[in-house]
Formats: sequence, C-alpha cells, structure tokens
Amino acid sequence: MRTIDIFDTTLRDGEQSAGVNLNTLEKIEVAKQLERLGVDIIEAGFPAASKGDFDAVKRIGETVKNSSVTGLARAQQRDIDAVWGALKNTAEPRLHVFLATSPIHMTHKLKMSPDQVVETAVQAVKYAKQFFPVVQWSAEDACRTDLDFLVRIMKEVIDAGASVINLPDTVGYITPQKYGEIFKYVRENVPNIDGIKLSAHCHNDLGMATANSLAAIENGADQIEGTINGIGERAGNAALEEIAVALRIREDFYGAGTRLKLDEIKKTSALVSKLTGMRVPANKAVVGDNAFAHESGIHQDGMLKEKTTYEIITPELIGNSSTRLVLGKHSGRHAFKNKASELGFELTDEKLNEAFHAFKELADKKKEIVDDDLFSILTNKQTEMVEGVGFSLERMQVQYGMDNIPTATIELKLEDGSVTQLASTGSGSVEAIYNTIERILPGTSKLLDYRINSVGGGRDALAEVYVHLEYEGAKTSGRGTAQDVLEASARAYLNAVNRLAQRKASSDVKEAMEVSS
Ligand SMILES: CC(=O)SCCNC(=O)CCNC(=O)[C@H](O)C(C)(C)COP(=O)(O)OP(=O)(O)OC[C@H]1O[C@@H](n2cnc3c(N)ncnc32)[C@H](O)[C@@H]1OP(=O)(O)O
Ligand SMILES: CC(C)C(=O)C(=O)O
Ligand SMILES: [Mg+2]
Repeated sequence: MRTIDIFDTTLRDGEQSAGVNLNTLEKIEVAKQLERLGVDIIEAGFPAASKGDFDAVKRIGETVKNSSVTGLARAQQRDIDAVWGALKNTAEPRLHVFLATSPIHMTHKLKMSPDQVVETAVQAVKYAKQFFPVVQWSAEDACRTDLDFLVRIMKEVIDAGASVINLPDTVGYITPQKYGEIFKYVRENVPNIDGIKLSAHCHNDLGMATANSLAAIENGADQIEGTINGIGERAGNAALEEIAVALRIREDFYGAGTRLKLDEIKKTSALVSKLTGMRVPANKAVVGDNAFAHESGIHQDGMLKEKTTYEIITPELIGNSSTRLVLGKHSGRHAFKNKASELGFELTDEKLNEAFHAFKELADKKKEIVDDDLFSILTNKQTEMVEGVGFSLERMQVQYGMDNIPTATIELKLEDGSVTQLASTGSGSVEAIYNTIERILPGTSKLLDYRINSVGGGRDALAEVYVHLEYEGAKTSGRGTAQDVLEASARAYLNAVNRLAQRKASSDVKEAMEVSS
C-alpha cells in the first residue's frame, strides 16, 4: 500500500481565512497538536509577511520534533532569507517557494512574460538550494496553466534543485478527472520527474477539494496539502481529516494511506475551531457534531439492529468519545492534572494551578463539568498572553430592563496599573458594554464582527464570544469565555485589543531577521 505524505497548512493557508488571526502561543498549540496527529510536514507560516509570522515559524521550528516544519516564500531572496532565518536551526530546514504560472496570473498580477517566470523560478530555487536541503516549488494556479508550459517550468526548477513539486488548484476551479489528468500528464512528460515528489493542493470554491485531492492520489500524487476543518482562503482548503478518513474507509479502492493517528482528529478539529473561532458546521463530514447522529426512526432501528447499516465510520476511529461527566467541585489537583494530560495538555505547574482555580470557580457555578468545559479552560490558559500587557476587566455591572435603557458600568485596569471606571448606555446590553469599553480605551476602535457559541450543552453552558475589530487602524480578533454571555462579550473585546498590544510588545524579531540576512 502507498503512503501519502500529509502537508498541513492550517497555520499558513488556513490562517489566511478572513477574520482569523492566531497569536504565537496559539500557533504553537496547534503545531503541537498537528505533531500528535502525525502530519509529516507543518507549514507554519509566511515568515516574510510579518514579524509575528516570522516569530511563530521560528518558535514552531524549535518546538516540533516529529514533523518537518516549513515556511512559505515568494520567488524573492528577501522572502527566502526570512524562511532561512526562521528555520535554519531545525533538523531538516525545508522551504516552500512559489510562483504563478497561469497566463492570467503572469499577465495581470506578476506582469511577467513566461520566459521571465521560468527565469525567476529557477533563480529562486537555485538561491534556496544553497541553504535548504529540501526545496518545494509550487506552480501557483497550476490548474489554469498551459500544460506544455507547466512541463517546461517543472523541468527547469527540478534541474535547479527542487525535489517536491506542488500543483495547486489555487482558485478551486478544476474537476476531479481533469486534476488527475494533470498529474498523469506531468509524470509522463517531464523528463527528469523520477524521484520527484508530486503534491496536490486544492481549494474548495466549487466544493470539490476533497474529491480533487483523492483524484490526484489516484493519479500518482505523493503528498496532499490541506488544513484541519478545511479552513483557508475564501471557501477554504481541502479538509485533511476528510481525505485521511476517506483513504482509510475506502482503502479497498485507493490502496493508499497516511501516517495520521486518526484518533487525534476530533481533538485537532476542536482545537483549531476554538482558536480560530471558525465553528465546524454540524453536518461537516467526519468532524461535524451530527456526523454520528442518527435522527430518523428507520435509521435508529437499523443502528440498533446492526451499526453498519448506517455507520461507515465509527466515532472511535476519529477519537470522538461521547461527552462524559468527568470532574466535579470535589475533585483534586491530581485528577485535574490527569484529565488535562488525557486531553493532550502539558501545562507548566503555574499554569496548571491557575487552570485548576478556574475549574474550581466554574465547578461552584455549573452543575456538570464536561470535557468541553475543561478543554476550554485549559486552552485559554495554555494560550494566554504575556501578563501585564494590555487591559484587564476588574468589575462590570449591566442594567437591563425592557422599558429601561441598557447601561453598563465597567472598571478596567489600564496598562500603567491605573484603574478607570465609566458607565455608558447602548441599544442593547452588549452595545452598552462595548460603548463603555471604547470610551475607556485610549485608541479608537470599530467592531467588525461578533459571534457567540455555547461550549457543550445545557442551560448553564459556558458562552464563548469571538469578535473581530479594528483598533487604532489595525485589524485584530479576540475571544472570551465566561458563564455569562455579557462577561464573555467584554472579555472578547479586551482580548482583541490586548492581542494587538502584545503583538507590538512581543519579541525583537526584526532584529533577528536583520541578523540572519
Ligand atoms: C495562493 C496563496 O495563498 S499565496 C500566499 C498568500 N499569502 C500572503 O499574501 C501572506 C500575507 N501577505 C503579505 O503580508 C504581503 O502581501 C507581503 C508582505 C507578502 C508582500 O507585501 P507587499 O510588498 O506590500 O506587496 P503586495 O502584497 O501588495 O503585492 C504582492 C507583490 O508580490 C508579487 N508576487 C506575488 N507572488 C509572487 C511570487 N510568488 N514571487 C514573487 N513575487 C510575487 C506581486 O506581483 C506583487 O508585486 P508588485 O508589488 O511588484 O506588484
Ligand atoms: C502558495 C500556494 C501553494 C497556494 O496556497 C495556492 O496556490 O493555493
Ligand atoms: Mg492555497
């Protein structure tokens, strides 16, 4: 049976999803979980894009040991230098460099002739090969590229030193049969293709990303690129969990598998969803809440008689144990620590202690503490930002009555340690809160998006609020969790503002980049 390499780009293409903005600690958490899931390659970011991206790629490279880590670069020395600066100390530094090859992109975006594109790609790969043992080259928009030109440029970049060639369906345009034909064509026509890994990278604009990726595998692709939950630019990337499970369930047909530990899928999906704020639709294949729910009488009857009547995937295969009551207010630190490690968290003693206190506080208020609650507390603790940067919520009181004007009184501790208290009204309670916070904060801000989810079920479930906003001209997002929706709303807003402050205060990556180049 063939083994397909899994190249995860949740932290690069996935983070390109509109409104998604992960901080370094959150990216490290995702990377550690991807490593536990067993992905072969983690594309950790685009180091030349920002100081934050550079820092995250560098720290992920230092943290992850069992997956290769790569970073993306345009066909430019500056971008390649940034990836080298971030990854030069990893075991096998790996570069992903790309250049568009379709007439549309070459003419309108790059404003280059086909000859210039070949020359630029070759120079970039040659330059990169001085540093990186593994160079992957991608023909952006490969699926709208003239096939003979694709063959020509592939031959040249392979000669220049690329050992992995990716043929992305950048705009999600191709159909499965045609995508398969492209892989077959280049295998048969690129003269120096032997020993070269071919990679597929699909987008889901027409809902065909999984089908296209599987078609590529049928036609000789060695590597599949995608993201967890299929997040990504526009309609997203191919969902890796769907491809890996399809290969397992239809092993008879594809005769190929992956190295993924499938029982880590559910946890990985939950973590990515929580940190990005991109909720998984209930009917999403493999990881949706309803993927294993049987509603109608005839189906339930069949399931009771013989599960295989209506279930082709077992929930256990993807690590989907049903939510259980786990710990209560009488539980101690040992049980808590044990549960945390069962859920995949390795917290420092200090963070564990803080998480334990948060758990105890919640246990006093909430009837049942379920895995989802603990997952939320532990993730928040693990990815909490540097103490002392930003604003903290000290006190909040909200008055609401159907015939009264909602009023919020809020006390915030500012960055310099001083405390400010103000009250404002709004047309609703959340607006009153946000009006008050905005009056206290020194900069101007504008709320762009607000979303609320419940964690787990039940009337006493935790509320999780995601906001996307603009503060002092920069876009940022944040999340807040609390038992009360209003408190979660206030915390999400402050979290978004604090993330910006932290970005500014964080690491002297610029210096690191200058030193490395
Ligand atoms: C299909 C994909 O997913 S590609 C990856 C997309 N990801 C990102 O864009 C990451 C975030 N991007 C960024 O932070 C910024 O765009 C940066 C830092 C990369 C570049 O910023 P800027 O220098 O301001 O350029 P801007 O983004 O406006 O335009 C892109 C430039 O790169 C050029 N370019 C695009 N792709 C490539 C490439 N593969 N190789 C070389 N040049 C390229 C464009 O032609 C354009 O050049 P021009 O300025 O001469 O017209
Ligand atoms: C950078 C490349 C590989 C990409 O994401 C795409 O073409 O979709
Ligand atoms: Mg892409």
